Amino acid sequence: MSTPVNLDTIRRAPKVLLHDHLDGGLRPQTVIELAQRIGYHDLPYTTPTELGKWFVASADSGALERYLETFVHTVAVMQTREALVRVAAECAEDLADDGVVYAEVRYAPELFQEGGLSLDEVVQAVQDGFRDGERRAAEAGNRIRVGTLLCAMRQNARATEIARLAVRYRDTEVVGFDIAGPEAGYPPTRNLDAFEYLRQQNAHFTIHAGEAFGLPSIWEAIQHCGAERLGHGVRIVDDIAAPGDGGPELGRLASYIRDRRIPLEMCPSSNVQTGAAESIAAHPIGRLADLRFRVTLNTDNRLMSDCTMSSEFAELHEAFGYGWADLRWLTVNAMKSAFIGFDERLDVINNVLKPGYAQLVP
Ligand SMILES: O=c1[nH]cnc2c1ncn2[C@@H]1O[C@H](CO)[C@@H](O)[C@H]1O
Ligand SMILES: [Zn+2]
Repeated sequence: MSTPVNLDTIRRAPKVLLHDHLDGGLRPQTVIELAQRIGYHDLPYTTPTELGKWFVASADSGALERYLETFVHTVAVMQTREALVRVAAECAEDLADDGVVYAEVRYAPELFQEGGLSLDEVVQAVQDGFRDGERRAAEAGNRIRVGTLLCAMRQNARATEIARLAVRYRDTEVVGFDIAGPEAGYPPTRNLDAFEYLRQQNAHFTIHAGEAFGLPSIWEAIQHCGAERLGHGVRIVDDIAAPGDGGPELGRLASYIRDRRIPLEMCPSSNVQTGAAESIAAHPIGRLADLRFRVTLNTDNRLMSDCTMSSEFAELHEAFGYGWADLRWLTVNAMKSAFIGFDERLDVINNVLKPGYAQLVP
């Protein structure tokens, strides 16, 4: 008898998460407590339930720019070492509690300097917090490893500085780099120096591309910048013909991405909120998975989407009838695409994922 697929059983399956924003995943209660501590009075609500609902409703805006406005409040309460340590520790605990065994969590250090912290102090605080959270999760019986990606914000001009920061901390679980923020008007090629530097350093990076903007952004990210993975990348469907259209199914860019096994960090709930997809059922993840792109499933912002890795998969189960073999495929895809070493990835696949799914997949 195979195990039924529901939120409870999905939570117990080992999962891997590659695209999750630290400042998009705070517990509502923590936002409130941190705001009280520093005398921040601009929160729209001060009870966790109402505040949580406010984040989701406001992020549900149909446009990336408006969605990003909700980060003003989370960023405002994360300006001290104490706050950063706490938020990172709770992030690791929450992910582990949801059955995530390996995660890459990202944030932009340049946003947390309003209280006078240096970039180095920001990174050290977050790394300390993740180590605390991993320890506390282990004590609760949940094993997790958290790697960090440092983001540069597309609208600022600090990408090379942040890339250097990422390389400086590469031996302390900072495993890569990303650019985030508004996509339209800020093509990834604005930051070519940073990507050139990272390639020279044999360092890893992904780029948010093809979320709010189309194919040119994806093409630049891959062919000019050299991104190893794509954050979202949903618009790659614009280079794929509808079934029955005649002609080649995949255009040259879509073929390249599939042939090279370039991982797509897909975040269905977030995309529905920003208008990048109409609904989960209409989300390109279904088509891209059928075509065997290297699809991975992610949360993006757990606070703004009121989601978890498990709830995201439950949505796919509802919309596409996905079962354990599909969850295993998405999970192994993600682990293959992680920015840690090959032997470490293999170790998780062979010793954590395979035994975990052996019990679930009939
Ligand atoms: O889906 C997204 N697309 C682009 N940028 C994003 C998305 N979600 C969050 N951020 C941005 O990334 C920063 C660092 O974590 C956040 O502060 C937010 O501005
Ligand atoms: Zn994102």
